[in-house]
Amino acid sequence: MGEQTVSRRGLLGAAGIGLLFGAAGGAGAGYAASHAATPADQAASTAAVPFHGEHQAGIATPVQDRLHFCAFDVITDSREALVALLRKWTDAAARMTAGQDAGPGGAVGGIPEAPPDDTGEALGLPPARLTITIGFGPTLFEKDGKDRFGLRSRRPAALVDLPHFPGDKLDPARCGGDLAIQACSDDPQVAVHAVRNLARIGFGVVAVRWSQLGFGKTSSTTPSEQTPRNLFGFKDGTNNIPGDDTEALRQHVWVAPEDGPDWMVGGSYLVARRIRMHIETWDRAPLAEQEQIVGRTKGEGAPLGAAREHDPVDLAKLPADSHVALSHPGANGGLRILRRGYSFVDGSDGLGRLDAGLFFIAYQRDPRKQFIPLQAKLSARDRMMEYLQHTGSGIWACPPGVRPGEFWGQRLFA
Ligand SMILES: C=CC1=C(C)c2cc3[nH]c(cc4nc(cc5[nH]c(cc1n2)c(C)c5CCC(=O)O)C(CCC(=O)O)=C4C)c(C)c3C=C
Ligand SMILES: [Fe+2]
Repeated sequence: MGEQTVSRRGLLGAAGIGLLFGAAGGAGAGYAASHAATPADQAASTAAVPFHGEHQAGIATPVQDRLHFCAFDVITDSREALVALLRKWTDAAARMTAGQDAGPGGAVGGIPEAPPDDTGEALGLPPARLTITIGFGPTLFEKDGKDRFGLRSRRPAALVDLPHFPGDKLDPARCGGDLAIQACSDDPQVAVHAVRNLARIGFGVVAVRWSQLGFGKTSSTTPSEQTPRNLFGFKDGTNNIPGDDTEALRQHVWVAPEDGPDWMVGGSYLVARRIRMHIETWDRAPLAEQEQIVGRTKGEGAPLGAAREHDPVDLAKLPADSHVALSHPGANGGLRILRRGYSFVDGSDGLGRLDAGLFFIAYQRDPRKQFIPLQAKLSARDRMMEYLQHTGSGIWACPPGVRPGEFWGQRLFA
């Protein structure tokens, strides 16, 4: 029955394309007209991204449209139970990213007396480029001075606790987590289904600590595509690390053998920051001032003093306190990070303001040399900070990719 369910999702993939894009006939027609996707685009956005490989998918993978990010606490003291869960999660993730149900019994094919092996809301939906990426937080290695799972000595030196940055207004309920799951897909329902099923499988071993939905990717790792815009209305991701630039990825994103520890080689460090953007205040700032704050033009996304988006940045032509002047590699000894953030709007705050912003995600080889010094500089000097408030935060070590038969983080537990 599992196989039948698999083929049902596979067969419905083609129909799913019609469903996804056919919906444009209603309220979305204006969108469809202005963003007319080619048949190749449509096929690409329903396709499966390989789960197995040297690196975890979801880092250098071209950024999908939607995010469901979830931080978990491990609620057992048993190392065996944790390892058993990682095995189950790896199997389920491999299945779901291929467009299959989370478990072999399927959503409707199992015995009627037992809860189904899948929650069912992705039945009929294609894989939609789902990627599921896992990270291990500092508290998995040691919490309150306790070596909970015999992992203390295996904690990477680079997995530091993030320091306090000026202007941080972090909500503890949106910070940290022993484990993080980043699910990205071109279909929000597919991303939510993935996290929901991992949480269901983890019942009794993990509990959801906090989660974040994201839309409208705010960073592109595919320079050939149109650069997306953030909620300030500016192109975001122009000068990001392209997902196919293997040399830049090697230099700035993947942990190298000389970095160690062994179990992290080929992995990367994930820093997430929930950054509230005071968009109502921003919307009252004059266009010229907005451009001075960012350091790029709003329409074209060109560096100030240049004409086209991808023209080189001339730091001398940018205000010294602009975001780009402060974050450009040329002003930071060549420092680069891979940005993979999403916009969010989590309702309103009761004061007539939207609780909106950027769920900033960055991958890097060593946060001590990349995110931390950069954010220390931005939080102290970036004029954009006047419009921002960091409300959530976390850091996780994302192990390398898995080979068939292995489980996520297997080398950590070896
Ligand atoms: C610590 C790192 C960064 C944080 C936090 C951050 C927040 C943040 N950024 C924008 C909007 C833009 N950022 C842009 C470029 C850019 N940002 C960072 C780093 C952080 N941003 C870097 C390294 C860069 C690249 C700079 C360069 O090489 O020129 C841009 C310009 C377009 C682009 O290149 O992507 C925008 C716009 C917001 C709104 C924000 C917090 C909410
Ligand atoms: Fe930025």
